[in-house]
Amino acid sequence: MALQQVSCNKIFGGYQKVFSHPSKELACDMKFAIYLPPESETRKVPVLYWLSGLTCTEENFVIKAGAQRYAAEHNICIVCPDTSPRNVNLPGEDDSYDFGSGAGFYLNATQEPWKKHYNMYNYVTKELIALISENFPVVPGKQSICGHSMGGHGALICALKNPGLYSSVSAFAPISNPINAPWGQKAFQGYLGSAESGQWKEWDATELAAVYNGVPMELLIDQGTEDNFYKQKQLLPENLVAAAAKNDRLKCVLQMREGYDHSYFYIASFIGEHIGYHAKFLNA
Ligand SMILES: N[C@@H](CCC(=O)N[C@@H](CSC=O)C(=O)NCC(=O)O)C(=O)O
Repeated sequence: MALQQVSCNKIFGGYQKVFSHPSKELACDMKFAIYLPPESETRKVPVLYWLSGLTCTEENFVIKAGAQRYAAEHNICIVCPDTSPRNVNLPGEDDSYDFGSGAGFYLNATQEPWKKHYNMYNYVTKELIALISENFPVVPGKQSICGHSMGGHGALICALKNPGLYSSVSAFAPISNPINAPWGQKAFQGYLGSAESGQWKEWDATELAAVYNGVPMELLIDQGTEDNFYKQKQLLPENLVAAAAKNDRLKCVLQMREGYDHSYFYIASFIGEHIGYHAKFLNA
């Protein structure tokens, strides 16, 4: 697989790099960012996958979250993919911020014309993991996942649909129950067809938590109280907490953060805690 380095910057003793590559799952070229901590020069390190939210590329997290300091401290590699296929010439792909480009929702589309390219779930859980372990000094199979908003939901469904694949999972302000929220309903209608198709529940974290039957798992959810999208009921974390409470294989911890909004100022305030949390599992 042809990996092309787009950029490389030294930061906190490690390297923040961006690569592009042709993706089989998405049938287009994709970019991802990767932070390689100092110790990755001499040994293999574990990986934290970060999934960003609506409108993001691989760049937002890298330049705004301030994660590299903590990744260097804990010697964890962080991989951040773009949030959708790009430039695939589908009608309407760039028309709105919450569907199409920048809004892949980390699922596998089943509807025309999206299904040829919009397979972010397969990309994140299969192709990217294989690509990273084949090309970088990482411990195969030692990975966790985290994300924000649409990407927080992506992290949750990747973990809930693949028991044991990730050592830990956490989410900042995730869209926790998309089938009951306007963002999710619009995206699922477009990518999966009508609610009556019966496919929506397979891609909804709250529905997946209700039927989860894998190894015991903790879901760490973070939420700002002054997040407008939370107030507008786009996020609905309480629904996920309620579903997980009825499933004795899941423990869902919801951390409310007084006064914080939905932005990267909020993420930057708590990313150190989340990386520390994942490091306990990844470096165990
Ligand atoms: N454009 C919209 C909302 C866009 C927005 O807030 N995007 C968030 C993620 S929201 C859920 O997935 C984001 O991360 N933006 C990028 C950033 O760098 O802040 C609007 O303006 O209302």
